[in-house]
Amino acid sequence: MSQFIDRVTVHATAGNGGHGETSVRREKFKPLGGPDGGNGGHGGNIILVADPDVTTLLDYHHQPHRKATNGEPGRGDLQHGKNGENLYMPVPVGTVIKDTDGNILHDMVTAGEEVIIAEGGTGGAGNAALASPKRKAPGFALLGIPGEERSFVLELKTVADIALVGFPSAGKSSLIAAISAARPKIADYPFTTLVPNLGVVDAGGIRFTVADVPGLIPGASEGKGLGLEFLRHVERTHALVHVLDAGTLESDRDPISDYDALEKELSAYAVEPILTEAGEQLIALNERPQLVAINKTDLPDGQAMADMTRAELESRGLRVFEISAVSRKGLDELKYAMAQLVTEAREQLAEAVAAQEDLPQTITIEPARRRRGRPKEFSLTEEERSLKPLFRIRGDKPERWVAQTNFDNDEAVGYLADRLERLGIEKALFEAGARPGDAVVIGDDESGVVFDWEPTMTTGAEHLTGPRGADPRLEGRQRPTREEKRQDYADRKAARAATRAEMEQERRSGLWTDYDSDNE
Ligand SMILES: Nc1nc2c(ncn2[C@@H]2O[C@H](COP(=O)(O)OP(=O)(O)OP(=O)(O)O)[C@@H](O)[C@H]2O)c(=O)[nH]1
Ligand SMILES: [Mg+2]
Repeated sequence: MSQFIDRVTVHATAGNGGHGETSVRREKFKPLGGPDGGNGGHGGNIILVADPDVTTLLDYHHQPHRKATNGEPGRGDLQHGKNGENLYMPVPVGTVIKDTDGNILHDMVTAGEEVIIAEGGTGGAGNAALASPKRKAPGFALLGIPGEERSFVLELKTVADIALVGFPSAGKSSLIAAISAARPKIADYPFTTLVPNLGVVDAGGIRFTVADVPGLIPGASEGKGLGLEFLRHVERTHALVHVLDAGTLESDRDPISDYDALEKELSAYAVEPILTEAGEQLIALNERPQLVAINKTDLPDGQAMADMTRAELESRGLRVFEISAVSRKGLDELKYAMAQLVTEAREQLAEAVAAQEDLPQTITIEPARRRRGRPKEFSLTEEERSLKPLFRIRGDKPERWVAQTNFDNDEAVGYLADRLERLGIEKALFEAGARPGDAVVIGDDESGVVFDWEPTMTTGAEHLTGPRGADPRLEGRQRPTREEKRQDYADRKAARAATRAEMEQERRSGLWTDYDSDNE
C-alpha cells in the first residue's frame, strides 16, 4: 500500500488587496475633470474543498506552502483592479482542520463543502470612490489590506465504509488481503499493522471501502497500545466487522471474551459527531451496525471453538460468519453481508444529506475579527507604560481603517481622523479622561499605530513599525509642543485648502494639473 500520510501542517497565505489609485480625469477641452482613480481588487481567499476523489493529504505533505494571488491596484480612468483568484485546496472528505495548538476548528464531513481558511485582503478604494459633496476631489486613495497568513494542521481520519476491528493477530490484515487488492504486512506478532490499510471490495457490483485497523487490546480506549490513535480511525466508519480469533492459544481468551472486551473499549471511546438521518449525532462505536466473523476455522481447534461459541453470539442478536482468511472459506457470504450493510448505511446518509437543505455551503472557520481578538466596533482600555497613561483602541473597523491609510498623505490621515471621530472614538477618549498629549494606540503592538492625542487632530500619527522619513522620536530636538502642532496642522489645512482652491480655479479655466498622486 502507498504511504499513509494522515496529518500535515499547511501554511496558507491569502492574496493582498490592491491599492486604490489617486488620479484625476484629463480630457482635452473638457474643463471639469473629476477624480477617476479606480479601486484595488480584493486578494484571493484560500479555500479547502472536501473532494470525494481525493484520498490522501500527500500533496500538502510535499508542498505545505500555499498562496492565493493578490488583487491588482486600481488605475486611472476608473479602471478597477482585478480581484485575485481564490486558491482551492482539495482535501479528502473527513479531513479535520485544527489550529497549530491542536484545537479543532472544523470537520469536513460533506462532499463539496468549502471552508475559507485564509481571507484575502480587501482592496483599497480609489479616490473616485472617496469623493463626496464635501470632498469633491480627494487627493488620496486607500491602501489594500494584506491577505491573512495562517498555519493549520490537517488531519485525516480514515474514512471507510466498514472497519475491521479485533485483537492483534486475529487476522484482520489477512482478511482484507483476501477480499480486496490491498496487500498489508501480515505477521504473527501483535501490532503488525501500525497504520490503517484501506481496501476496496467489490461484492455483486457494490463497491465499498474497508479499513484494516491496527489490533485493539483491553484498555485501548484509555490509550493502551496506541488504542486512541487506532480508534480514531474507526470513528468515521458507518459499520464494523468484529474479527474474532478462533485459533488463539491463550487459555484465558475465546471469541466471546474477546468480543466482550472489545465492545467495552468501543463503547468507552468518546466519539465525535457523525452525520445521520437525524442530523449530526454522537453514535457510540459499539452502537453502529456490525457483523461478527469467527476467523481461522481452517484449524481443527478453530472450527471446534466456532462451534462452541456461535450459538451464544447469535443469541445476542448478532449475525455470525465462520470464515478462514487463509483457506478463503465463507468469504463470499461475509462480503455480501458487508455490501448489504453498506448499502443501508449509504441510503441513510443520502437522506441525511438531503435533509440538510443548505449544505454544502462555504463557511469561514472563524471570523477574522474574532480570531484576532477584536470587537466589531471598538473597545478602549487604559494601560500604564513607563508611568505614562496609554490608551489602547482595538476594533475591527478602526484597525482596518489604519491599515488602509497612507500616512505619508496628510489628506488620507485627515480622512482617517474623520472616520475615527464619526465612530465615536474621540468622544470615548474624552470620557475615559484622556488628556492632550497622552499616547493613543490603535491596534496591537505589532501592526498598530501610536498617536500623541490631540483632540480632533491625528496628523501626528507615526507608524510604530517602519517609521516614515524622519522619526521625531529620534531627533535630538525637543518634541513640538501642542501649540506648535496645532499651528502646523492649521498650516497644512490652509495649504490643502489653497491647493483645492487653486485646482478649482484651474478647473474653471479649463487647465488641468494633476496633484499629489504619490499614492500607489
Ligand atoms: N490458520 C490461519 N491463520 C490465519 C488466518 N488468518 C490469519 N492468520 C494468521 O494469523 C497471524 C496474524 O494475522 P494478521 O492478518 O497479521 O492479523 P491482524 O489482525 O492484522 O494483526 P495486527 O495487525 O497485529 O492487529 C498471521 O500469522 C496469519 O497468517 C486464518 O484464517 N487461518
Ligand atoms: Mg494487521
